[in-house]
Amino acid sequence: MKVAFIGTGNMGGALLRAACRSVGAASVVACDWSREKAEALAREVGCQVAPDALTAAQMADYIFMGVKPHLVRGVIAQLVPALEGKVLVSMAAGVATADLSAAAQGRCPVVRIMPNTPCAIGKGMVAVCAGPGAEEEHLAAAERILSGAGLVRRVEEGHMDAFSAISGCGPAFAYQFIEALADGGVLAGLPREEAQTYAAQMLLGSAAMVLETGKHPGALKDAVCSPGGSTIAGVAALERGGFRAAAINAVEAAWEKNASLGK
Ligand SMILES: NC(=O)C1=CN([C@@H]2O[C@H](COP(=O)(O)OP(=O)(O)OC[C@H]3O[C@@H](n4cnc5c(N)ncnc54)[C@H](OP(=O)(O)O)[C@@H]3O)[C@@H](O)[C@H]2O)C=CC1
Ligand SMILES: O=C(O)[C@@H]1CCC=N1
Repeated sequence: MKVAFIGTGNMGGALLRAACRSVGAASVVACDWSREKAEALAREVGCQVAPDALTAAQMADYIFMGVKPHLVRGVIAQLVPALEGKVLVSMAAGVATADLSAAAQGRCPVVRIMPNTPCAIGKGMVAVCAGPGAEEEHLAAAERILSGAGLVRRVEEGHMDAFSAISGCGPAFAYQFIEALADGGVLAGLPREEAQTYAAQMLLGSAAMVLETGKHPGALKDAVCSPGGSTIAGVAALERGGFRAAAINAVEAAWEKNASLGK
C-alpha cells in the first residue's frame, strides 16, 4: 500500500512522519508546493518525493490532503483524473465529507480525519470519520497508516468540529499553559529551561493520571489540595483569573471557527 501526503507543512509533515513509522518510509510519498520542504522531509525520513500533486495521487493508494481548508477542494479537483481506485483522506479543519466528495466528483471513497501536531512523535490524538463511499476496509487501512501517530478514535461527523477544538487546536492551549507556568517559575527565581521541563513533565504526568486512572479530574485535583495548603491558594488564584471560563471560551471559539473554515 502506497500513501501520499499532499501538503507537508506542520500537520501533513507530522502525519507523514507517523506514517513512515506505521507502514515504512518506502511506502510513503511527500509532495509540497515548496519542493524544498518535501525534499528536506524526505532526506530526514527516507520517503519518496513527487514533483506535483497529480503525480503524487497517481503514485498512491491512500492520498492524504494536508493543504489549508480554503485550498483543499481546489487541489482535489485537480486530482480527479487520478482518483479512480484510490481513497482520499482529508485532514482539513471544518471541511465536510460531502464537500470533499463533491470536489472529487464522487470518484473515490472519502475519509475525514482530525490529527494534532504531537502525532509527529507518536503521542497524538486522531479522529477518523467515514465519508461517502468509505467502507470498513478503508477506515481500517487509514487507522493502520495512522497507528504510528498515537491514539486513534472514530468520531461521527457531527462531532468533528468540537473534537477539532479540543484535540486539533488544544496543543496550542497546552503550550500557552506550559509557557505561562514556566514564566511563573522564572518569576520565582528558576532558570527558564528548568521551569519549562518541570511544567511540561507535570502536565504529561497529570494527563496520564486522567487517562490511566479514569478518575474525574476534579477528584484528582482535590487529592493535591491540602486544607489551608499552597495548592488551594494557587487554585483560588486561577479561579480569580477566570481560568476555567477562559478554557471553556477557548474551546467554544475554536469550535465555532472550525465550523466556518470549510465554508
Ligand atoms: N497545524 C495543525 O496543528 C493542524 C492542522 N490541520 C489541518 O491540516 C491542514 C494543513 O495545515 P498546516 O499543516 O497547519 O498548514 P501549513 O501551511 O503548515 O501546510 C500546508 C502545506 O501545503 C502546501 N501546499 C499548498 N498548496 C499545495 C498544493 N497545491 N500542492 C502541494 N502542497 C501545497 C503549502 O505550501 P506553501 O507553504 O508553499 O504554500 C504548505 O507547505 C489544514 O487543512 C488544517 O486545517 C488539522 C489539525 C491540526
Ligand atoms: O488552526 C487551525 O485552523 C488548525 C485546525 C486545527 C488545528 N489547527
